Amino acid sequence: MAAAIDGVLPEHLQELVKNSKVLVVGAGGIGCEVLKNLVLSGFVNIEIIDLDTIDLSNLNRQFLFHREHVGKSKAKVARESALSFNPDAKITAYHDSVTSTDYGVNFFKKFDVVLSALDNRAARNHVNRMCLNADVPLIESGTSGYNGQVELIKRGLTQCYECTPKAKQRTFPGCTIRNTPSEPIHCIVWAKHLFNQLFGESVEDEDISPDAADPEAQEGDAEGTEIPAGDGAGDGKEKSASESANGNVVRINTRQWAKDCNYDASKLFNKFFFEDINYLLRMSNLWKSRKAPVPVQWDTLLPKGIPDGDSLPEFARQFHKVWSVEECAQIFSNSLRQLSNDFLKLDNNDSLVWDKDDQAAMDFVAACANVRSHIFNIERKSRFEIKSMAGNIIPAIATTNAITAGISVLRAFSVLEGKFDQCKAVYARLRLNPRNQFLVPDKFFPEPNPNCYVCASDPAITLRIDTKRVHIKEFRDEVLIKTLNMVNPDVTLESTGSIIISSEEGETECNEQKLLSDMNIVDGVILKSDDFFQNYELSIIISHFDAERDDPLFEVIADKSQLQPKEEEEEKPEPSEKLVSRKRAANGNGESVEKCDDGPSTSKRSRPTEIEDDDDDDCLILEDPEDDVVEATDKLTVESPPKTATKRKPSDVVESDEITTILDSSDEEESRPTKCKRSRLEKSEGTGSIEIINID
Ligand SMILES: Nc1ncnc2c1ncn2[C@@H]1O[C@H](COP(=O)(O)OP(=O)(O)OP(=O)(O)O)[C@@H](O)[C@H]1O
Ligand SMILES: [Zn+2]
Repeated sequence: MAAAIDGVLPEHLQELVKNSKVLVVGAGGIGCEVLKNLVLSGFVNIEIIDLDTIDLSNLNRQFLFHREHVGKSKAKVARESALSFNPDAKITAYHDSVTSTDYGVNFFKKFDVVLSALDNRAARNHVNRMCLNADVPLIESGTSGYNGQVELIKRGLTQCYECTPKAKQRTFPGCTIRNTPSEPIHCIVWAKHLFNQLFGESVEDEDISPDAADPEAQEGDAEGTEIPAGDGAGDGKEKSASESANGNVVRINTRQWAKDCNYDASKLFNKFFFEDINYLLRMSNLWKSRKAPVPVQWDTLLPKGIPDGDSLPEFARQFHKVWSVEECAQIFSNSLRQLSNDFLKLDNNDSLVWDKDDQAAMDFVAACANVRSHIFNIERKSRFEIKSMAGNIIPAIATTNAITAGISVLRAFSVLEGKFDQCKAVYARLRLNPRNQFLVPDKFFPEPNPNCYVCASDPAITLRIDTKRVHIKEFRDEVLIKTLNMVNPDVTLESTGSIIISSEEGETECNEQKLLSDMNIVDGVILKSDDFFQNYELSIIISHFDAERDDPLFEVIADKSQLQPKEEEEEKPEPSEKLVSRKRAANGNGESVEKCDDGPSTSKRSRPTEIEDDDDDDCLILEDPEDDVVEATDKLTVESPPKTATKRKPSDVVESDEITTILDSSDEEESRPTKCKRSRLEKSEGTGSIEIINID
């Protein structure tokens, strides 16, 4: 406990540290380092929360964990390991999600400072709200590869985490994924969707079947090739016609069909890689200006079948090798067997969750993505490369985590001393600036956003929404919970006070399937939404629009002046205040995926695919204003943040305190300015060559 030794910290700080109570949220890469630093600095009252268990791939950088801890609670093991540095510390560990209602505002009020070390936006948003409500200073941190950042969030003094809009996730149109992939990532997304369709939580938007409603396939088809919507791929029109003749089309979903086939690798393989591709070929328009796909058939590929035996072939563990298509077919068969066994052991409504660290799940996606790439004449990738793309991995660098955690704890010292002016955001950079600095603090605290829908005094948003197509349930789940990050919202009509959504079970279920317009939620109506748990109230001003095919069904707009007539909207650049939009089905009626009796359907309307954002380190470092801001390292979840985003200038103030001094950049470094703003990390130079150092 170095810092408890007199003279290491000033006496008054030593006392403050000893008597304070701190919460660490997240016991991953940064969280472990933060906990270790806190204990070694003399903090004795610490609580730590993490919902996860230790994975083998964490061990290369989460040094409180060792091989024997794999599978155990991160928070609990972190506690045990940290106690070995100071057995007298009082560390309470929670193996739980910080968003659980057990950790309300009163829980947060216990702490003098909260240090968050999370990896996703939803949890960060939630902790932000709890700390604002409890009026506890929050030290928010994040890393991505060689970039890191730490910032203080304090009610009334700084911006909150939600003051600035976050970059949108990178989306791919549904037809690109289902019909016309042109990059490895399109095939990887498709393969992940296939996994979900067979074994995971089934999402309608993620249907992998060819999309007969693709406008490009329909328009101006001189040959007049008819693509029967809803036809089973590969079984052709005959089958469909005979079914139509007796008017008794039996439709089943892909999952059921695969189960009925007993997960026969050859049948599934032929379905996805031969019959469906042949079906796509019949959409001749698609192939007028692109190279047509070449279907592959199981028997042609593996005339001798799969070698007997359960053991994996040697190449299956060669993660850097680019497997041949034949090898992919073998891996497909092996992983399919493993996954179907696991799936069939589950209870009826349970499903598997895709995880990049699950061998069979990763093998399945790598094999399927590569076979599809081969079919579409796209470069195949090694399992290792596919894992990094599919898992949205940004290379995690232990030293960046350590530096970031170090700064977090230095900031905690300043907070305890009440020296908030010394807590401006700090950015760790990949390259030294001209003054040989790679830790660059902000010059000032950016003003809280007066339109912030979280920390403004009377938060309000305008919600542009198709009230004739969005149901109350979708409004609650997609808008209030997923987009606005509420946990358990209540909603009333402002004018009448009538309850639309109640957080009490059983009170408003009868409304769920109604359209907003059925409940008189139409243009101009104001809704009052309230999350008791987050102590958060929000006015929602409804602005109705008729969504066209492939339009997002809703859009949250922080500033009403952003609403423009349709024609103008097309001209103007993406406004920064458009916070989030989720694309939804054109028909939006929530119908389940329908299939023909001996093969899944081939016809789905085109929908965009949003790459999951499950591990999003929300950091952004903007480079020169002239530079295009590009997406996070090799992470696939974000688009360029809007150019209109506020940029901050680097500070030229050298902070005075000995302990917390982080030498600053200066304005003289015009050649390499560091204009910073929270949100996402840019693509760093050189990161393309970074090895992902996760242990497989
Ligand atoms: N809602 C939440 N409540 C509590 N802990 C959370 C919550 N969301 C995320 N976390 C934790 O935050 C930590 C973030 O750490 P980190 O970014 O190093 O992720 P990781 O899962 O350990 O690593 P990787 O994603 O690279 O495999 C994780 O341990 C994760 O379990
Ligand atoms: Zn705010």
